Amino acid sequence: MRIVGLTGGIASGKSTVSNLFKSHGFPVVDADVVAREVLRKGSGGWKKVVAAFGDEIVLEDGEVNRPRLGQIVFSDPDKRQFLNRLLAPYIARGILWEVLKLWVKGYKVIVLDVPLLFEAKMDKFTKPIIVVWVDPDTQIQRLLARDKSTEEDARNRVNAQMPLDLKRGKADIVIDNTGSFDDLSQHFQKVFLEVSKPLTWAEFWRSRQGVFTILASVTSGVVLFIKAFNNHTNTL
Ligand SMILES: CC(C)(COP(=O)(O)OP(=O)(O)OC[C@H]1O[C@@H](n2cnc3c(N)ncnc32)[C@H](O)[C@@H]1O)[C@@H](O)C(=O)NCCC(=O)NCCS
Ligand SMILES: Nc1ncnc2c1ncn2[C@@H]1O[C@H](COP(=O)(O)OP(=O)(O)OP(=O)(O)O)[C@@H](O)[C@H]1O
Repeated sequence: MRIVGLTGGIASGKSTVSNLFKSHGFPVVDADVVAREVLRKGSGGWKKVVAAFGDEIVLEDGEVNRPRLGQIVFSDPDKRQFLNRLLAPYIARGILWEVLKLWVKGYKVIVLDVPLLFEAKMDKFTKPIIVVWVDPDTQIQRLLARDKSTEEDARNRVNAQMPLDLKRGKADIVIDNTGSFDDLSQHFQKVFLEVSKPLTWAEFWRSRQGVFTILASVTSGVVLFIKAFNNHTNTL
């Protein structure tokens, strides 16, 4: 199995590239979707965050007021790191669970779309690592156009992440998304061919996917054994 890491900066085009992967039949685990799930009313993440940030970030229906929490954490690095620490275990578990479900379904290539792949040190488990890059002006313009936020808000969000040029330096594959959608689509075709190739043994072990695969194999082996054993004893 190959776990491809897809990352970049906010509004650099990760979801757009994710959609291209999906339209080519590759499943994508989206960390933003997982992060939303772990903050749903009543979940473990929700309880921790509401206890820590108080009623100020809760809507009338009990859900978290995401724009309000965003304003708080993106303008205060300490509060953001605090929120990250609260949610990180839930997000990591959610991502692992989604990967396992796809692995059990027999998918050979899974794409992990994680904005904070390097920051959360999840890059160790993915190969290759694709960074979707744009120049800073284009990034801000696209962010403003998409979120209709203020320029201050947009800059706070960009500054909350590892600089995109630093991420670019850590990539196996860089997708420069400064051009048009057509340019992106053409570049993607080349990346897709590259990613579809099986991993070499050396890449497999170096990316620690070997450890993950053995763990997943042992776990599913034990589950199958227990099921078979139960069926056997039921028929006696
Ligand atoms: C603060 C929250 C409630 C704001 O929600 P909102 O709906 O406005 O934004 P959304 O979740 O769609 O995120 C948009 C983008 O912001 C960036 N971002 C989100 N969280 C963070 C963070 N903690 N640090 C830096 N950038 C972040 C990502 O690029 C993401 O794609 C939300 O972002 C959140 O719960 N963040 C903490 C969880 C997390 O780390 N998510 C990233 C998944 S790895
Ligand atoms: N090549 C392009 N040309 C013009 N607009 C683009 C291009 N690529 C992406 N966009 C637009 O830029 C915005 C940001 O793209 P996208 O949502 O894919 O970024 P993202 O990296 O997933 O963002 P986030 O980190 O917030 O999840 C979207 O409105 C998208 O339609």
